[in-house]
Amino acid sequence: MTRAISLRDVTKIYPRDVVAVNRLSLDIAPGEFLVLLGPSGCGKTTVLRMIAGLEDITSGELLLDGELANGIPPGQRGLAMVFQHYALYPNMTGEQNMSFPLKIESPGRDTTAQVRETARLLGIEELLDRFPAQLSGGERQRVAMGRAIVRRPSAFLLDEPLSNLDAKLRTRLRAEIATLTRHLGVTTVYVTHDQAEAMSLGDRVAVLRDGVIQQVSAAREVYQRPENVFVAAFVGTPRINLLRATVHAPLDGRLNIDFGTQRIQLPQPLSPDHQMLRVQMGREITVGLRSEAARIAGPQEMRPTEALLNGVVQHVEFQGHESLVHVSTGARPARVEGLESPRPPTRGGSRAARRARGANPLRQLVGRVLGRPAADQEPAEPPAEGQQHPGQPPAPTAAGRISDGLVVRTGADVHPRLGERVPLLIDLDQMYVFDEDGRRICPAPLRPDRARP
Ligand SMILES: Nc1ncnc2c1ncn2[C@@H]1O[C@H](COP(=O)(O)OP(=O)(O)OP(=O)(O)O)[C@@H](O)[C@H]1O
Repeated sequence: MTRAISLRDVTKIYPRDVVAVNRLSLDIAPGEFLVLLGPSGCGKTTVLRMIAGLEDITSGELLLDGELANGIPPGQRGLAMVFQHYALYPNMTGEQNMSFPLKIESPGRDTTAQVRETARLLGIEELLDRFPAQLSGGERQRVAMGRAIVRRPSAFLLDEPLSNLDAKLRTRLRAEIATLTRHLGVTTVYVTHDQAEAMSLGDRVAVLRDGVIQQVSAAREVYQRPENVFVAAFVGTPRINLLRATVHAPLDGRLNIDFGTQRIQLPQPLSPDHQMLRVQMGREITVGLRSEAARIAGPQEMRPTEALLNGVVQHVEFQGHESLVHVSTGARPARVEGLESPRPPTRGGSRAARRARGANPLRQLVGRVLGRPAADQEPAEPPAEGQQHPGQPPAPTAAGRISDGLVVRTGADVHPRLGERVPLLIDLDQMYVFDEDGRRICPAPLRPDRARP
């Protein structure tokens, strides 16, 4: 059995007026794999706990298969939740841990066959006799999954189940989870703050910010058609380049986008999307360029849909199969609020905030080298990624990159020198423009016929 889960206008307010979830509406179809994605503290776990019945809903409705479920006790919802921490009973073997929920349901029942069948499905038969202390992290999480699915729940609620595992194991286990839940055909809600994980897992991804849904779409759509600047910035590695600019539309000249020190002219006749920019004339906009939207090449190679900028090579990240070249263009980077939680910490704050507060020797070292305060001494409002304090060297980005300009993806065979001035060809078909409120205006919204391949 699998079920539909709907949230209608759901709000959760914790004590001290912490609004964790704000008028959230979401319909999850039976058998769907939906990922809840967002920065730390945006309310993902709260949504999951409200679905599970572990947290009261302040206002709004939760429907399970169309039936109002706000008041149904957790044990009667037929849902299984798997947490980041494995939460296995240390004094029970794998088999005993897995059979525990069945024994609670019907004491005295012989659970051997059901547990063995579930273990076979997960490939963990040989772990059944071991105690949690005799299992690796990945094995423990498999047993925890086994315990969740042994009852054949009608939906899985997974709260960052892989975040305690190393990168390699995470990749393998997430493929296993995707295969397993599809095989079982069970509705799955999967919480993560890892956008790469979200992109690779879900049928659909719901992006959350400060308790408010920003976009719910297929992963590809979230990447290619971000509805606002927050989604554009949160999804994608390396992070999208966001530059502040203004639109100029002289009566006797061509529409152009002014980055302060450089301009790009838009090709004539204007495309329907670029025509939309006329209404922004004189206003500040944010231009979004993913690293694949620009290439290092001279004007002689320019295609009709490209425009020319130039800049100075600041830094090159060699990645084996490609390089990421950081090019300073003189444009001002745009700041995006809330990429990491700006909320005042309560309950010890969010997990990432708690992690960040712990002394991190690497960040402290970076801080010392760059003459900036270490993470645990940072001011309350650190500059956003790509932003720089005046007169200071480029700030390290969340991924540890150093950049105040455009990050451009190149083939590994391109070897620009540090300090070299290079021409950049900007693919205008891959250029996003966001208005002052951060809404995407270009490519124009609601034009699915123009989706990129
Ligand atoms: N029991 C609680 N009492 C008060 N505030 C809470 C409680 N639980 C969560 N919060 C607050 O609600 C907000 C959302 O928390 P939640 O744990 O849902 O976020 P999250 O997106 O899952 O974060 P993380 O990825 O760090 O776990 C945060 O500001 C958090 O501090």
